[in-house]
Amino acid sequence: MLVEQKQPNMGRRGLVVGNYCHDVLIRNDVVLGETLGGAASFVSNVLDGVSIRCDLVSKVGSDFAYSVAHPPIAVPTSPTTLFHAFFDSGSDGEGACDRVLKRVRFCGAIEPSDLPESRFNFGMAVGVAGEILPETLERMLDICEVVFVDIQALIRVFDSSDGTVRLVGLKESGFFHLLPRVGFLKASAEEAPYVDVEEARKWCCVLITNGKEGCTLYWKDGEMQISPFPTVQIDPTGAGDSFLGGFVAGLVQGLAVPDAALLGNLFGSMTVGQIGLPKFELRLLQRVKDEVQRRKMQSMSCCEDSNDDLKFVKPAGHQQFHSSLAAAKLASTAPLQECQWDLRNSPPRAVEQGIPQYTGQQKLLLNPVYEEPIQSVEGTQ
Ligand SMILES: Nc1ncnc2c1ncn2[C@@H]1O[C@H](COP(=O)(O)OP(=O)(O)OP(=O)(O)O)[C@@H](O)[C@H]1O
Ligand SMILES: O[C@H]1[C@H](O)[C@@H](O)[C@H](O)[C@@H](O)[C@H]1O
Repeated sequence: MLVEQKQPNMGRRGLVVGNYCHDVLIRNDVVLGETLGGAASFVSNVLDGVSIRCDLVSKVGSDFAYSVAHPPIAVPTSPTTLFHAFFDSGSDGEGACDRVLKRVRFCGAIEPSDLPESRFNFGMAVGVAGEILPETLERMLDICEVVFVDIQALIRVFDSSDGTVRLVGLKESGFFHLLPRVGFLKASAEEAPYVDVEEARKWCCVLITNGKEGCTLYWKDGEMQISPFPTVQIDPTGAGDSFLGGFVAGLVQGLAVPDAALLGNLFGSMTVGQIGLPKFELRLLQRVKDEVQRRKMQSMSCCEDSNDDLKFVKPAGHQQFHSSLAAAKLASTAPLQECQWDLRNSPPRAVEQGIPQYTGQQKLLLNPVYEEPIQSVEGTQ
């Protein structure tokens, strides 16, 4: 049976599920930095930024190195999940390549009993290291009206000797039977072949993100390309997570799906312009909130006759909304985050792992992608 594919009328109470982790960024065998990671941290960073309240369920070990707005469950007997992300250059002839991820430590699964008893307007299943179990997702589907799933939570498997991340098809993942109850499924272009988009779109809305190209929405009887926001890419980590945070924030605030996807693209683009977890300037966030409110009022006044069906036509004024968000981003006074990192004070966890640590001053450009209009990285220092 096909689910009704409706524009969700979402309330504001959300549940985000996925472990925080430690990320070690490595280029050409040298550690460039260590940051707070995990999709839950990127997602909640966006939701907090636009003042959408959420409960967050995440597990870490007693070695967890960061202070966070949403305290995790501390597991005294486990280490915090740790990823090494390898950005070795040159694989595509232009200096850019996909990163190779290794799960070096794993904190453990989030069980259904770790979730709150209460009910939520929306849920986000955003695991990174296999911590979300089928029964955990099932429980989320029971207690949340709409559930957004990042496919990386479902299809990652980890090499038993060195933790290298591999992907398996959604059908083999143990989660496929839950698809008809999922509201939105997000995958990157790299993950898309493991989803079977043609099958998945019969059951839920599928969002495929494609880096600097923006994203595409697939619904049972339509698809739509959503424009990106040109950016100088410094570090691709967390772009997809921030995209999902922005998309959900748009829907929660009453935007139509294509407009919410623009907000996703905006937050994705702002994330790749910074290293690790992005800092959003307060003035920029306020302007984005104002633009969203304006857009919502405009859509309400021009679409009074619309029913709730998700329409695969861009709502009137969509392009103008893109321009307004782009202008808000450009007007931000925040400089591109410092690309020259003095990492001499970085924590020693990577050294423990036997990887030489970066000690000099050198530009940090992880998997860089240059786009026009180019703001010279030199010029930002
Ligand atoms: N270089 C870029 N320029 C502009 N926007 C970008 C760029 N890279 C990513 N984005 C935005 O962020 C979104 C998500 O990016 P991407 O498709 O790379 O996700 P991802 O591979 O899931 O990322 P990650 O796994 O690192 O979180 C894109 O759909 C786009 O809107
Ligand atoms: O912090 C990052 C980020 O959340 C990425 O989206 C995820 O793919 C990585 O595994 C994680 O280490």
